[in-house]
Amino acid sequence: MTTLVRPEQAQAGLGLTLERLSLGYGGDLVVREIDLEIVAGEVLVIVGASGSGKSTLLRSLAGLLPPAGGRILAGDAEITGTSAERAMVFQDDGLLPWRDVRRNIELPLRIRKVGRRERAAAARAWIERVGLAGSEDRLPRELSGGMRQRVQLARALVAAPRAVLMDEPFGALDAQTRAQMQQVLLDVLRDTRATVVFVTHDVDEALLLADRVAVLGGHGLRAVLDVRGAGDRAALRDRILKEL
Ligand SMILES: Nc1ncnc2c1ncn2[C@@H]1O[C@H](COP(=O)(O)OP(=O)(O)OP(=O)(O)O)[C@@H](O)[C@H]1O
Repeated sequence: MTTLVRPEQAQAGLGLTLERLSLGYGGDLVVREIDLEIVAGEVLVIVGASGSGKSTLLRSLAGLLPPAGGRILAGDAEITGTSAERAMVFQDDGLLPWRDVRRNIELPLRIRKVGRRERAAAARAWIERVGLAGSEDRLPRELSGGMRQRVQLARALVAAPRAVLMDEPFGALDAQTRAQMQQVLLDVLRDTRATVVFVTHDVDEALLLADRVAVLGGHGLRAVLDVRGAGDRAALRDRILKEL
């Protein structure tokens, strides 16, 4: 298997298909019979009130929560567990505290047994790409929240996943750092062809990042709205707020 690891060597995005998907915990359904086609290479942002099931849906896309009904396809294959093709980014960073920036970013490649030189070259490229040059030898506790999210982003993308699942990754950041990170993400996504599913509470963040916005609520999808094609952003924003 060839591992494509440089920022410019992105793999084609993964289409994700939700078919009559029901999700829940111990018999209580959070979402019921959702149908949704997430197009390869798009940025789909999921918004919804607290408790509407955004994280639950993302966990099922990651393969961490089996459906209570229906199924999810990744390409043509049903999702039955986690896969390196689908990388997850959380709000809490989950970095290994005893490993420096470079070694945290190299981790997915080490797991895949990519050779030392190739790992180092890929990590270097990503450290540069997310604006962490000069901080590669620092430990997570020596970084700001925004820097830790940069490390997470690089770590998620270094092994060229075909889908990236992001659960409120900037939710804990102050407004200025959050705006910076949104820009970093937009810049990085320009070079990748990965499909992105991004969960947020923030409608403005959704409108900035999304190709489409899916509004979750009432155990289902209230609306799926095209952002890129929409002429009137203010009207779209009002529509989303009304659906929430
Ligand atoms: N591990 C779990 N066990 C039982 N119930 C859970 C579990 N995780 C979530 N739930 C319940 O499922 C529902 C949806 O939770 P989920 O975290 O997916 O919502 P959310 O839209 O992501 O919320 P928030 O915006 O507050 O993060 C909630 O009622 C929650 O209490």
